Amino acid sequence: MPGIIVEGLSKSFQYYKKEVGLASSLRNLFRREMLTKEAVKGISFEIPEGEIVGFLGPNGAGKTTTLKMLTGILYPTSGSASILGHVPWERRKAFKKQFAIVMGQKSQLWWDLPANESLHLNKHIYEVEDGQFRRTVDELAELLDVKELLGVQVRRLSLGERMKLELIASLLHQPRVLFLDEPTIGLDILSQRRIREFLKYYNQQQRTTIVLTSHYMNDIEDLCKRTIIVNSGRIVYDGSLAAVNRQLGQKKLMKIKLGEPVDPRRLERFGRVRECSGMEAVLEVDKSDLKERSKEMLEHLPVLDFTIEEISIEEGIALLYAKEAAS
Ligand SMILES: Nc1ncnc2c1ncn2[C@@H]1O[C@H](COP(=O)(O)OP(=O)(O)OP(=O)(O)O)[C@@H](O)[C@H]1O
Repeated sequence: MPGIIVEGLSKSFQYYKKEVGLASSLRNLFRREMLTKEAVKGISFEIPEGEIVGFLGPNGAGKTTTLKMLTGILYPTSGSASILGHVPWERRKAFKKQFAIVMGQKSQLWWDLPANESLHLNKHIYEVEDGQFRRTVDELAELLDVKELLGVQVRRLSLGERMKLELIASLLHQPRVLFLDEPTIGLDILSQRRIREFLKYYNQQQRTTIVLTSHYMNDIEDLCKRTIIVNSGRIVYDGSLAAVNRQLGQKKLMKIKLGEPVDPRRLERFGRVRECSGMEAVLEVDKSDLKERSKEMLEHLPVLDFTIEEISIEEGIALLYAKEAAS
């Protein structure tokens, strides 16, 4: 049975145009221009219970707006959504007990109090009975290795420690659907890995449906078999990450520093020339040709230095999007 059903969901924001300068501000007092931003444009998908789905997309693609609609924080402009049979924006108590949202950029813990206090507050809000509260806190604090930190004022915790406690606070009532908006943002690699391991374990144990947005490809690769990619408010891809990886992995970027200016035409035989400005150039090279091309380039060009880089997620997504649009 699908845990989440979304059909034709859209959200437009209306706001007034703000102009710079005193004269424009005064003019705005009398005549304000209304603008509309279509953040989400009729997206549809279904997620079966227990699945972990990655929600990927460049900045401003509409990920957070979608999550906000699915958790009832925002009303949609049109379309429908059902989370375990509930309409999120009706904000019924029964729905609130079924889901949780964790935002990496926003804290639900009281800053000046120890996390323990916030956990007790959530216990009351979600009407969690004493036994379940104790068992859940003990188990999760042990798993996340934060037992000693429950009594520490939240403002004194590191970002990674705080995120672990945020997760405990959001899982106290054992939600069946968990929305995570950039849960690992700003964390070091080790902390990111700990959070991912925890989420994987928790999903296997509890069969909680998880929708995760992240800019870190590792998060998505490690946790999600299925990825929904949004771009400019539309779904441009829904499927396994393997295809995205193939798209990203086939090519590499070669960034070259030259000892003297070179005609871009001389670079073309080594790969597709993306940029060439005086003494620097960026070439797109097939992964399979990389070794050969590097060797030839060092032999035939006045290369001072070069680096080989992966194509960024954003770009991979854009490439994929261009392919989808063309097919
Ligand atoms: N309250 C608002 N009023 C006007 N425009 C908004 C509002 N909230 C979001 N937007 C716009 O809607 C678009 C989608 O924003 P959203 O936050 O959903 O993107 P996102 O995919 O989560 O991006 P990011 O990865 O940067 O967090 C953006 O262009 C944003 O500026």
